[in-house]
Amino acid sequence: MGIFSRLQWFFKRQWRQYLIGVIALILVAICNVIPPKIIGNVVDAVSTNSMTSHYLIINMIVLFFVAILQYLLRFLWQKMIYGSSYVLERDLRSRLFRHFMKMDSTFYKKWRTGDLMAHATNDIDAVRDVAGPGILTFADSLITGTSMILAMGMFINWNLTILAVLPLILLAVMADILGGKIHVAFKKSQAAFSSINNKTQESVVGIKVLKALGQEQADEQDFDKYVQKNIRANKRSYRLDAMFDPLTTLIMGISYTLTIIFGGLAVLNGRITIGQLVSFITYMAELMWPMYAVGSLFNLLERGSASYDRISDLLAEKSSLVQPKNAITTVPSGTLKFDIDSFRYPDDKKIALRDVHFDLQAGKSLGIVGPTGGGKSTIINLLMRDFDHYQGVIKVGKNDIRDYDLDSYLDKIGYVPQTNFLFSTNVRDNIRFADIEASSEAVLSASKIADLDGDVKQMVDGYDTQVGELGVSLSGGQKQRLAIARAVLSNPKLLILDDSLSAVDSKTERHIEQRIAKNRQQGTTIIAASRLSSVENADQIIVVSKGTIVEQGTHQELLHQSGWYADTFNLQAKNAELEGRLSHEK
Ligand SMILES: Nc1ncnc2c1ncn2[C@@H]1O[C@H](COP(=O)(O)OP(=O)(O)OP(=O)(O)O)[C@@H](O)[C@H]1O
Repeated sequence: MGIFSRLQWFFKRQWRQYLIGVIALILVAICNVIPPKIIGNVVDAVSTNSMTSHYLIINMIVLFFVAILQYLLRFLWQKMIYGSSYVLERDLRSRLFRHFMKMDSTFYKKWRTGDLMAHATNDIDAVRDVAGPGILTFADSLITGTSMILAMGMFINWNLTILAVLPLILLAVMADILGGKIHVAFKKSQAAFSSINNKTQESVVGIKVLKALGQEQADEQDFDKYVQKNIRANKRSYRLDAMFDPLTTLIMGISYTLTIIFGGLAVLNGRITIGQLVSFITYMAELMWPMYAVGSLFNLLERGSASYDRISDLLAEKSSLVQPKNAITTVPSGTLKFDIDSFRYPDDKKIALRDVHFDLQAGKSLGIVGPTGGGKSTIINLLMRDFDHYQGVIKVGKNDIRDYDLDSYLDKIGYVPQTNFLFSTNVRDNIRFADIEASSEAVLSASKIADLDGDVKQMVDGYDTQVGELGVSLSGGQKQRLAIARAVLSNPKLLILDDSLSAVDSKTERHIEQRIAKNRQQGTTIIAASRLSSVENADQIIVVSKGTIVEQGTHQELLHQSGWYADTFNLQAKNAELEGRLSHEK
């Protein structure tokens, strides 16, 4: 029952709808009292030989109108109560989705996609059922139960009524004992469902790798283990739940037996008529449904409560990103000052960046290179505000980037990550994703800068070609160039390319970079790359190794320093020359 008070905020908001729904339920319950009474009257009229056709017709007309009224009232409560439960579902879904949108990388490291999907689907459905069928069953069984008991006492006999409902106390005791256990069992069952979701998602996404490594069978066995775990958890919750219904039947059986024995004696003693006994037994039959409903109500409430716990845990997670109260919404194009004394990833002991300091004037370009795992992407992660907790400061213009409104700040950046993400729509909409109103000319121009236009023209449907989920129908190089076209479309103040041309050949890469440079004379560009030829033309290059800057300068200056940059550049140039010669010989 605790779940009702935890959902109070919602019931308060929708109190009118629930009030109308409950009033309709009360009226239905009052209507329910009438038919047994009429049946009893008719039986008494027959047994006392006082039945007339007029009396019978009147009673039948009353029954008919009661049935029509009940139909209308049932429609009303369904609309009010179920309708409200869908409002709760809509609210929770959008709250959760907005929460997902706000959260940072740490949150997504902690929660797996399958978990989040389970929360957004199964758990929300379970909570909705509390606000719909839950409230209905609760109110209906309470109202029907009370009205039937009152009718039995007032119209027939209070002593007999007390005797008949006494065994119901057992049901309340049992509900109390089983309630807590069912709650725990449902939590486990829902956690097991989340694990299955995670497993399925991972296997489906990684299906190519699984097949290539011949791991399908092993993965199937692994999956079966998850299913078994889920079945075990479900079995336990259903076993506990199944203890309810037989108990209800047993208790109702005891009530009937007591009624027949003591009701029969009361008829023999002349304390009630035979018609009243028939009415009494009909009222008891009406009590059956509320009794059974108590069983399913507990199931529903405990499931909903366990799901609400899980959703609340998720909503309670706070993003570590700092969003000041008076966040600055206008982001000027000024010098980028990157002054990081030290940064470590959350929950990681190792320092990822130490003493990384550089300035980048607006309109200039910066190349970030260095050995793998050196810290290139980490610098970009901080610029992208994936993490706000570090020692030092990053400024754009005069302000710390943490003082800007996050959306306004990110809006000024065009970012192409190492692993790009394409949406399952056509090429055009993928390019103009950030600005769906962008004209076809703008899309075409961005596509030309990214050297994608030629490829798209070869496709059957051109810019209307569907790229499939995650862009499966495109080559690696096409995906990268599409991601670049998307980033340059809005001509951002800051363009960041994180090793985003690794899948295209160096000649094409050079073409793309030249076009980007030509089209972005006002904009600032940062290119992180493994291939040093990618940053050759940058105004400034930093070499990052073991989380710190080890060399810094222009291409020519770095070649003269005879360090990692010069060695690697010469090595890569020799390799490129060799590759060029080999492809010539072919
Ligand atoms: N989310 C993370 N949580 C913890 N550690 C991380 C995370 N991302 C990166 N690291 C660690 O930080 C260090 C720097 O990684 P980073 O990705 O910045 O290197 P990189 O120079 O971009 O490498 P590459 O050239 O291979 O892409 C590595 O030791 C890496 O393991």
